Formats: sequence, structure tokens, C-alpha cells
Amino acid sequence: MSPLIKPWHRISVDWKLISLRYFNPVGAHPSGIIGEDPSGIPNNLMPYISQVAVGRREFLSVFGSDYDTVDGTGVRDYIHIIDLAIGHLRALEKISNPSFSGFKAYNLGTGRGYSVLEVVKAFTKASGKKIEYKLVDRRPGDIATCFSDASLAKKELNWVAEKDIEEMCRDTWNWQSNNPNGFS
Ligand SMILES: O=c1ccn([C@@H]2O[C@H](COP(=O)(O)OP(=O)(O)O[C@H]3O[C@H](CO)[C@H](O)[C@H](O)[C@H]3O)[C@@H](O)[C@H]2O)c(=O)[nH]1
Repeated sequence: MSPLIKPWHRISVDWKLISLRYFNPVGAHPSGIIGEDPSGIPNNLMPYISQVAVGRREFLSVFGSDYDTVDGTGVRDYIHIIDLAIGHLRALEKISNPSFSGFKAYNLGTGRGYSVLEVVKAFTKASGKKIEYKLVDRRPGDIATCFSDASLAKKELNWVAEKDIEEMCRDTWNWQSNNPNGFS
């Protein structure tokens, strides 16, 4: 074996890397003790909706209502943080297996997209609160639709997301209603 090939050969045996591609993590720990408390004005949809529901913000600005989607609003693949945590445990099991080497990337998502207005509807149901919203211009840089193909994670990590949008909204609301001002 030439000296040039040797180092690469060694790398292919010893080197292991797993990359997990998160889609849109939301939700909170079901205990209601751990949740998302962004500092300042939330950039992301779920914490913004949650702060409207709890009375910290007046209304949600829905960024764009003319996308080519089910109702014109942006579609994303929301995933409960508990499912995401379990995905990490499965990846750790995989990378600890002596038979695994090299690099793999796995999508962690539900494979199903929800529009902004569908999330608003699900959150209204989970919280019993009216979520005021206004349709405004698109946010620069946003795309219409983004959802995962998580079939490789199912096949190789034995992982699938199990929690649905109702549970994501319920756990988010459970935390937010117990912590109306966040952790402060
Ligand atoms: O106040 C808001 C916030 C968001 N949205 C909409 O809600 C959807 C989800 O928006 P998020 O900001 O929650 O999530 P994104 O998928 O747009 O953004 C996420 O994915 C991006 C890459 O695709 C970046 O990684 C970014 O940091 C990360 O938050 C989008 O259609 C967005 O336009 C609103 O209508 N109003």
C-alpha cells in the first residue's frame, strides 16, 4: 500500500460521523417544566403563537398568504422535541456500534407539513384561546414548503416521530400557561 493511500484507509476505519437534520422542533417537556423561552421577540412560529395565546403579544403576523400551498401560508414539518431527543439516542446507539463507520446524515421530521394557519387552528384547539392574526407580506428568504423524508432514519435508526401536531401544541401550551413570563 502506498503511503498516500494509508492515511485515508485509516480514516475510513476510525472516523465516524452522524449528522442529524432537524426540521422544525417545537413543543416542550410534557411535565411543563422545560419549554422554549426565546429572548426578545420570537422569530419562530410556535413560540410566537404561544405568546399571543398567553397575552404577551397582541397578534401573530402571518408572513405571506399567497404561497402555492393548501391555504396560501407557509408549510413546515414540525417535530416534537421529545421525538427529536429520542432520535439523538438512536443515533448514539448507531454510532456506538462497532460495525458503523464513515458518515451518515439522517432527516428527523414527521414527513408531514402543516401550514401556518393549520398550526394556528391546532394551537387554538389545544389552548382554548383565540389567536389573533394578521396576514402580512412574505418574510424575505422564506420558502413555501419544507418537509422531510425521514425514511432513512426509520430504516437505519429504527426511529419515527410519534407525536402529532395536537401534542406539540398541547405541550407548548402546558409550559407557556405555567410560565406566562417564561423562566424570568
Ligand atoms: O411570526 C411568524 C413566524 C413565522 N411565520 C411563518 O411560519 C413558518 C415557520 O417559520 P419558523 O421561523 O418557525 O421556521 P422556518 O422553517 O421558517 O425557519 C427555520 O428553518 C430555517 C431554515 O429553513 C432556519 O434554520 C431558521 O433559523 C429556522 O427557524 C414560516 O412559513 C414563516 O413564514 C409566520 O408567519 N409568523
